[in-house]
Amino acid sequence: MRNDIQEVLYNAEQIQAKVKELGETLTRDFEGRNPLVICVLKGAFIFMSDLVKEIDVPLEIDFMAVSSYGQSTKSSGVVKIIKDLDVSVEGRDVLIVEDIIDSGLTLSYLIDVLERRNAKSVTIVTLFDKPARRTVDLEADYKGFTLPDAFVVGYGLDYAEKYRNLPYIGVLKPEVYEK
Ligand SMILES: O=P(O)(O)OC[C@H]1O[C@H](OP(=O)(O)OP(=O)(O)O)[C@H](O)[C@@H]1O
Ligand code: HPA
Ligand SMILES: [Mg+2]
Repeated sequence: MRNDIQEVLYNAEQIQAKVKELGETLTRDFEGRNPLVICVLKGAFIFMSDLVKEIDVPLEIDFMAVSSYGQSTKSSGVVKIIKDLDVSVEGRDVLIVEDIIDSGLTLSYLIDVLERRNAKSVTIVTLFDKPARRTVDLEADYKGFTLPDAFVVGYGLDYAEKYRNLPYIGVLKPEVYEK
């Protein structure tokens, strides 16, 4: 799999250090609020499991699966809910955990859904941000790393469902998806 990676952007150690830092900040900011922490599947599953271990306040977790990329490196523009939450967000302080914000379509859709369901507050934490590709005006409240305009994989992020298990984040060689 390493042969398909053009360049490693952040290694496992750098990612762990950043996750710890984000956890410390969130611990401070969510003290006494019992947030509902929502993992946006599938991409955010590794970040979610590492992050919640670093947030030292009582919290609850739930999962939502949404998809818009499918087998492509470009968003289809249509965000589909594959699995909805198990619990109500009404009156809750919600923390959305995302792996990456790229076009911003996934999150703008999710924020809209959660606000319509009367969440008390919606806060976003993303590990990776690719601002160059934004098509909607959206900023995370907390972010880890800013990435260049390239298709990346690893640490939960896939191309056609592969590479999620890489412990680092790297740029996928274009010849892998241009074949
Ligand atoms: O800002 P955007 O352009 O919307 O891109 C970001 C979203 O795209 C990816 O999900 P994907 O649809 O690939 O589903 P997956 O998490 O199951 O891979 C990623 O995990 C984010 O959720
Ligand atoms: O660069 C990316 N890689 C993997 N999945 C993604 N979803 C949005 N952008 C990306
Ligand atoms: Mg994907």
